[in-house]
Amino acid sequence: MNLDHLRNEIDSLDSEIVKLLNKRINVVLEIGEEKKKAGAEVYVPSRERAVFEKIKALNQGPLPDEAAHAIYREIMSAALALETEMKIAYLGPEATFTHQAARNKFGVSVDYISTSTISEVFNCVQNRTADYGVVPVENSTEGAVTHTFDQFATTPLKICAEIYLPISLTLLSNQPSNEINLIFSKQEVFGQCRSWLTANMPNVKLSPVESTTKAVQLAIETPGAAAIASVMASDMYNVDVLAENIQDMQGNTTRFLIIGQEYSAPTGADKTSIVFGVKHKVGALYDALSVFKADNINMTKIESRPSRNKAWEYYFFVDIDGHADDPEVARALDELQEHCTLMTVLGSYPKAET
Ligand SMILES: O=C(O)C(=O)C[C@]1(C(=O)O)C=C[C@@H](O)C=C1
Repeated sequence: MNLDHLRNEIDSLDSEIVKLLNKRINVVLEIGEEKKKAGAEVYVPSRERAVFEKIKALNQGPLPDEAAHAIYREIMSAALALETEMKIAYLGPEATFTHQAARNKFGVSVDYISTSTISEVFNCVQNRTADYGVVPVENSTEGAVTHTFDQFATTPLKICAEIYLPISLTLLSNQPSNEINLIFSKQEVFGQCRSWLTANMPNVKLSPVESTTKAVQLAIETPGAAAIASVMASDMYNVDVLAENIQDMQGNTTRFLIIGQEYSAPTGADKTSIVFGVKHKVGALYDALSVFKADNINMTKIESRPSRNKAWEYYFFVDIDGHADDPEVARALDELQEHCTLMTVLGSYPKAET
């Protein structure tokens, strides 16, 4: 029978694939040994970027590029877990959007540590309970995650990668829509679907809680309650979806940062994040930022936060295109230093696709 013949062909291809995967893993283990000797980092975002790009270039289809990417994400996740007992701390609990971002970045083979606050993620990485941490930094609808910026003002840790995750919000409950009089979610999430809530749930009480997962747990145990969370939470907690894609802006996206002990190596398409303070005098910020124009460096973001040292003193968080080791960026950062009361490079890392 033709079907049997085709399945035999698949069986023999699978046996080749598994052999090749293990051959690859054996090379990875050798790389792991070399890195151990050199005291080098196991997770190498710049190399992962190169692997993903090479696979995309090699892939002639019909396998879709997204599928090839997902398969290689898991191949490299297994590699990371075999090279070391890799632990990733994230702002939890399980099924939060940060958990999803962490899984997209590191795959399913590594170990995850769920924390209840952003500062705990930083602490885990600083005291080396975790190798890397994942924190949200900015949402395209609601703006900055200020707790994360405030941690960066004082941490010795470095940003070593970034990830953009499309945020699709879902109304979840095991009770029918017309019986819902209370919705739990994160304050920022309510902000991301304000118009939908006004139009569809005008008289419902909104109750902010610390995470979307906590919101789902409360919705399950509270009569007349629903939660706004991710679809992943609906699967994980077995709650029905009452409405999907309720965010006001399609294209609602959150940017997450991966924090570790080291910068990433240059890839040719990088971003550098810095924090600085300037003297309280006329034109100080203008003078500081003009170094980027002078060196033809594109600035992709600026955020200001109270310094928390002195009232009405601010720190500026700036992202620029390029790597701190690129000569023009290095020159601009040297020049910037001269205008600042404080200046720290928070990290240089491969620029992610938005
Ligand atoms: O090239 C390395 O440094 C590896 O450890 C191998 C590998 C891979 O599987 O290709 C695994 C993990 C790293 O983050 C990057 C690449």
